[in-house]
Amino acid sequence: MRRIFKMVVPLMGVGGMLKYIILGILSGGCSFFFIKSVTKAVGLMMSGTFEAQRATYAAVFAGIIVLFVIVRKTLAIAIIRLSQTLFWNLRKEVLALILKADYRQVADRRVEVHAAIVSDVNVLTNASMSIIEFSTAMVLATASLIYLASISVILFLITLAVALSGAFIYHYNSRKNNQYFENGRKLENSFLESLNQVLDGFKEIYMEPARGQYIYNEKVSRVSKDAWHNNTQAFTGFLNNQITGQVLFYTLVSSIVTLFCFLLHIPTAQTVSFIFTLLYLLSATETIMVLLPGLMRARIAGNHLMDLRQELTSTDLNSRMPEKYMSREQFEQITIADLRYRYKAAESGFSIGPVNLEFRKGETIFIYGGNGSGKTTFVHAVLGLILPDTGTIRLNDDLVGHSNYPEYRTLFAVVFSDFYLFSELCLPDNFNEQKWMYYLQLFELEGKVTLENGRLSTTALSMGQRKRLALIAALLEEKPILVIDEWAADQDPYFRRKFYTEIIPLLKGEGISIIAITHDDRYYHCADKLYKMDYGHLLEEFSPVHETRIES
Ligand SMILES: Nc1ncnc2c1ncn2[C@@H]1O[C@H](COP(=O)(O)OP(=O)(O)OP(=O)(O)O)[C@@H](O)[C@H]1O
Repeated sequence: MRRIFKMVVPLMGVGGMLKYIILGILSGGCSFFFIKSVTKAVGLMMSGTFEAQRATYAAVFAGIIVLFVIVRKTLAIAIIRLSQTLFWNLRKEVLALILKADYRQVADRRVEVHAAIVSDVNVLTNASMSIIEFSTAMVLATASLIYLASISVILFLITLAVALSGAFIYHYNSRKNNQYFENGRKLENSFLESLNQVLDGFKEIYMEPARGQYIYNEKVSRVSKDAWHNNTQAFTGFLNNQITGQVLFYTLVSSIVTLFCFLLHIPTAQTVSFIFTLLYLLSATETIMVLLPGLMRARIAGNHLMDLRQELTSTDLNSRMPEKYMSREQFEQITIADLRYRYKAAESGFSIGPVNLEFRKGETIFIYGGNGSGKTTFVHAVLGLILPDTGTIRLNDDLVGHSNYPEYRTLFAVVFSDFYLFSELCLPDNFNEQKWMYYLQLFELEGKVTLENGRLSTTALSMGQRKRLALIAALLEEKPILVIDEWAADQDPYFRRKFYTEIIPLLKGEGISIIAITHDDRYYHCADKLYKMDYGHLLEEFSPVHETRIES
């Protein structure tokens, strides 16, 4: 619970929190004074002295009701606002954390992030809505207990003993119930993983329904069965607790009525007041019991959110906004020395390095190599997406390290092989429309797409066209270095030729340095330097003079 408070308090501030606590106490206090007044009135009726105080009591009841309405309404509105603030702030916070997190931290946690936003935030928000009822019931229960002590100490001690045994049974059982909820929450991740598979691979499933059937039968059905079992067990456990509590209370009330008040010679008026208050205590306890499962789930959801927050911020690699951008003129060279990177043991264990490379301004280098030889991994390390285990990267004369990675990454405009085409372009301040028109013509996309206020009119194009558009978007960023990963793989032979033989020289003319991963051996001669990635080792093939091949 402490972790949830840590999450909620900053949203409300300590002052806000105090206000809610006071309002909660007032709300519980109103209920308690109402009970106390009714009990007293009944006592007076029994002693035949109520008539004289009827008007006073009417005024007291009216006062309590008015106060109750004001307090409850204020508290309800405050809680509705709080839960909405909690809901949106938590969602925003998860997104903000992702935007700041290290690349690998997020790449490895897609499902957890999804579960946090669609499940944990909702569970927490729903639980926060029940805070009023819970706190009111807690105040009422505590006040009723104190009042019971003032009516009869001995009956109070008996009640306390019963309440404590109930609390002990509850505590004993709830560990098991919470474990069931915890299992249910873990299964939520598996469910979302299947959901993502179905949505991402829907085309393939549509073509081969057996694939969908497999996911449904073997994964979704199994997960839903397990989750059903775990959640049902947990709720049943809480229900059993609730029934046990009720049975204890009913037994207590019956024992007081039929046994203790006679054995202990307690006056009838006191017994009546005691039982009245006890019944209110029972209703407060029931409310607490009903709300507890939701609060327990909220605790688990809160823990998951806190864990995710911790994981996303656990390294000092987390990002910040770059403070400055390097221009094409300022970029001189990148020098990579003895760079090594190994995917961690739990993954493939594949490693690259030691890699040495000097990449100078205006150069175009091509990297080729067999599938899985490490080209993309190496380029990711050059881009600063993954950080080398050992070795150095220097930009001009400066060592690239944790302190300047955000600035370093801004050197590159990238079209990944699994690129994502954003409909909003990231345009520099000096963006000029002519440039867009020029590239549109160069990449033969006129009439296909327009740009309005930095937004593309459409991204619904063919794969080859989308790749051309992604490259235009990258070029418009005006970065010193363009990095492309198998960009031409989806282009037709005509455009592939145009790309290597016309467009690349034009881009070089604009002062753009280029790193390209490519399998197009017909055009290797278009590079200034050609490298082969061979099982994690980068070998230079020719430099700088090379043969010229003509496409047959
Ligand atoms: N996210 C990852 N986690 C663990 N291992 C990975 C990961 N990505 C790649 N690998 C491993 O690294 C090796 C190199 O992958 P990489 O993507 O760099 O190859 P590539 O040369 O770009 O291949 P391709 O030409 O097929 O794109 C792979 O054989 C794989 O075993």
